[in-house]
Amino acid sequence: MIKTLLKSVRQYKTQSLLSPLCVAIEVFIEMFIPYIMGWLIDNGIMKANMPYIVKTGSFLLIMAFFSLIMGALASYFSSKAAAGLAANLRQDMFFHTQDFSFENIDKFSSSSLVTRLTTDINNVQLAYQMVIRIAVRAPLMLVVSVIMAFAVNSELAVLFVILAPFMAILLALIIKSAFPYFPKIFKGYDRLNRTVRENVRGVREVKTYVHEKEQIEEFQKSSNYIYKLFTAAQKIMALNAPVMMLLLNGSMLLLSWFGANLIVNKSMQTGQLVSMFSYSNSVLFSLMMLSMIFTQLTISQASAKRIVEVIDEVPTISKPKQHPVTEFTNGDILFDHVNFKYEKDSDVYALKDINLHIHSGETIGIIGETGSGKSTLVAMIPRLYDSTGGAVRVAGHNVRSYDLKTLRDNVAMVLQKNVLFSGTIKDNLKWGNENASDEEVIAASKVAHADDFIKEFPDGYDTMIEQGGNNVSGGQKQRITIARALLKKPKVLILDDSTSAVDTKTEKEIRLALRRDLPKTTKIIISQRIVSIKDADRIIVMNHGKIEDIGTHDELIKRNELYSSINKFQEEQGK
Ligand SMILES: Nc1ncnc2c1ncn2[C@@H]1O[C@H](COP(=O)(O)OP(=O)(O)OP(=O)(O)O)[C@@H](O)[C@H]1O
Repeated sequence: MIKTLLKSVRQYKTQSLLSPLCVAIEVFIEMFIPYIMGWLIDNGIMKANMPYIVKTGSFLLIMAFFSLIMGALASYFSSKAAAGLAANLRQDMFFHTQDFSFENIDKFSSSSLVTRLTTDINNVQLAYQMVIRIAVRAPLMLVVSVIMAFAVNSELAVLFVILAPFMAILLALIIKSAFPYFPKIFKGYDRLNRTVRENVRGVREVKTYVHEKEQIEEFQKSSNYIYKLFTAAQKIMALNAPVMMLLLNGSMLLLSWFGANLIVNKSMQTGQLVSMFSYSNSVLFSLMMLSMIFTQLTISQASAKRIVEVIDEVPTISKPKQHPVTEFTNGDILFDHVNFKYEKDSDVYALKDINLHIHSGETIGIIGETGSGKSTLVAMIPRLYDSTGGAVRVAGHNVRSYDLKTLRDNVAMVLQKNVLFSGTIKDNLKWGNENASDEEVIAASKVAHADDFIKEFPDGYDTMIEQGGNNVSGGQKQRITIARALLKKPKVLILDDSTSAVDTKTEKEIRLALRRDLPKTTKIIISQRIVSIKDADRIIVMNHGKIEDIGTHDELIKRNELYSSINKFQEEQGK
């Protein structure tokens, strides 16, 4: 895990090394100060030796100044290195998720990915800053102050050595009992994120269904869950400070008692006892710092694990390692005994033994009940998912042998749930082809019957799209996404229920325009409405993951019970 995280340090290696170096110098100087202070008291103040006081005092001032500079430098280097590591991690994670297949994304869920990219990375940033500064400072300070204490008076210094292991054991016990809470807390964050995201995205549904109360309850549930777990963990963690203070104040008391005896017996001088108090404080501080580090590291360990899970996730779909096919000659598609299941370990197949040949330039309609596998079938073509059995071939090549960009540039898919991004309408359309000229953008919009309504907006093609496309209607959004797909000039165009919000007249015009303007493009249209597909060259009837029938509208009406019953029902409903 640590190895994976450290790979992201990259250009911040120098700062990551300079920070502990400055800390080490700072600690050594700092730890010499009480020792020299002892000399100042015993040889200067006690003997009223003014020149000695001035000389040693000036030396102490210079030391304190250097220690201060080293401390400031360490702080600067550590924060720069930690912020840099966080930026690199964020970038590595984000770039890696861009290679994720739908299967990878299904595994993590988008809200969990957001928590990992934000909260988890912040935790690791904090932990790294601690590791390269305080985690060096604390143990070094502990060791050096114990050594210096032995140099001052070994009899008294033994006290430090006896008490330290007790504290270490107590600390370990406290942290061990708090640790199990943290992975649960982060799962809670995922849930909270999901609730907030769904609420914001689905604000219209929430209002329409008057679901505000339920949403508030769901939010409170998630929020309280985190609160309870945090409180439980903090209750345990809070024991750290009092337990340590008790032990260390006890040791101060013992130090005073034994120190006073040694002074009375003339085995130690007053200045030396003052130094010992100082070292005892340093031991106290370093142990407190250690407990703080352990707390933060405990929290961050859970976060680091979640980050590494994403970075180490192997994309299930990647381009072929050797000689990928970079030419896409035509839209001929062959499904050869294709099987597919979403869960590798389950027995439930979303597609069962699909055999199908679609000729280049053909228009294919797909109909079937909800969940019959229509979307899954077409998702195999641009490799949104890879089949779990059999093969899908396009233009004679297995889809797995294509360079992914070539494949997806030539297979345009307008999804059921389409999203527009922040920016102008033109920016969104140019997702299809960033080099498209204004004329090409307008031509594609005309085919998708989007040009008319776009021109009616005061800013036309420069109209800003608000979050996800909330300021355009459902049907307008669908037409923009169709135009976006057309700009790719694809050899295969898949419309997955993507005209459901468009009125039937406009939809028919779009279909006619597609036929007229893209004669060579293979067009696959999934729809719940028979009117949307009845003039297709062939229609596929899907049923429970299987192709039940293929034929023209007239053929299917005559021979397919499911098709004719859907047709009859829709005619009665006037759809
Ligand atoms: N990401 C997924 N993870 C797990 N199962 C899924 C996933 N997507 C779809 N399924 C399941 O696979 C089956 C086929 O789904 P698919 O979306 O292909 O059906 P569909 O015919 O397109 O339905 P609809 O008309 O409602 O869009 C369904 O049982 C569905 O529950």
